[in-house]
Amino acid sequence: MAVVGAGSWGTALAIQLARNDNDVRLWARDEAAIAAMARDRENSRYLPGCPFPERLTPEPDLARAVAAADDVLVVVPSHALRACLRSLRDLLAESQRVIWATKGLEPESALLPDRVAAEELGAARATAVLSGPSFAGEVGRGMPTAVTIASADADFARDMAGAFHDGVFRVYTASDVVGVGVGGAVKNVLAIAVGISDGLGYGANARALLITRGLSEMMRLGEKLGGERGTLVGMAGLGDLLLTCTDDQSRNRRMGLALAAGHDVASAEREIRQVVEGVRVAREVHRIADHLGVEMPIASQAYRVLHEGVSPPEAVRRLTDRPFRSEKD
Ligand SMILES: NC(=O)C1=CN([C@@H]2O[C@H](COP(=O)(O)OP(=O)(O)OC[C@H]3O[C@@H](n4cnc5c(N)ncnc54)[C@H](OP(=O)(O)O)[C@@H]3O)[C@@H](O)[C@H]2O)C=CC1
Ligand SMILES: O=C(CO)COP(=O)(O)O
Repeated sequence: MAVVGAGSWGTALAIQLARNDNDVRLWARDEAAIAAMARDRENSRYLPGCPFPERLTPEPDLARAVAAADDVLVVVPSHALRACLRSLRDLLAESQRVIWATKGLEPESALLPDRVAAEELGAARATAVLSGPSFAGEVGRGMPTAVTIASADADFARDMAGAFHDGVFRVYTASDVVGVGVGGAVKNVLAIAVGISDGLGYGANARALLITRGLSEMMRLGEKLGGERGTLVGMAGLGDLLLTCTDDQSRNRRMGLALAAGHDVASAEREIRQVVEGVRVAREVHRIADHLGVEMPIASQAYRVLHEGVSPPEAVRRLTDRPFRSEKD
């Protein structure tokens, strides 16, 4: 397996694959970082304290990494996905399949990763997505975790599940690539909203409100785009929403906490030093919800705080100040 992208999540997944007796080449664009990983046998920048298993080889040359692999796992932020797939296109043999663990929407187009992959790799290439409630640090340390791998190609989903699955890292297979993609994208934005509310000290009742009504927003958008309800209340939807909204390991939640404390987006990103997908994705969720006429008030208020300068307390006031309605709507 080749793992393309050696941030925290790419590194954790590479470790899991190698632990599970797969030969893994881990590539990053930063050659000095790859050299340091080869020397230290850990990724001290993105995933410190998680030693590399023997079968994991840091690889500075993308073509060599791909040539040595059966299949390719892409783990870069959503804004880099298209460029990354494009650079892979000419390196891939016909038989090689591509799975990604990216959670987001493409900037400007608001496309889900599967649409970007179809455009860059062609509709005939077998592809899959890995998603679900899974902090990299916990996976890196070998703590119990479950994810979903979805693909229109059932054999590919099963093969990937077999490569990852062991007694601690469980994999559920699925075919609903759209539902899994929407869950992974929207939960980032909702975690920022919950971080804001918690940071303002609004308490447990407000948190439960935001998560539950946030799930309704995720489901409305997911179903509109063709995803299935069952997926959205499964690991890659509700599961990841709960994880990301409630634990401070989440960079998106921490962004919300920082905004509530009066920091601006740029300074909070500098402090976090890793990708905070929800910042860009909020703009795309807002754009697509608006375009499709899907009501997503919580995600919209997160967008307004992030990109339109609305203050966190004012955003919460706008949410709570809405008229009563049927819970089914
Ligand atoms: N961390 C986690 O717990 C989880 C993350 N994810 C998802 O995985 C994806 C990757 O996030 P994560 O690993 O956490 O991010 P990190 O911030 O930990 O690392 C980002 C990585 O992406 C690389 N990168 C950034 N831009 C590009 C580019 N243009 N081309 C190639 N590589 C690039 C960075 O390289 P450089 O250092 O050179 O900038 C770095 O290696 C995101 O979509 C995230 O939502 C999903 C589940 C869990
Ligand atoms: O996707 C994740 C866990 O499933 C990681 O969440 P954050 O990107 O908010 O850290």
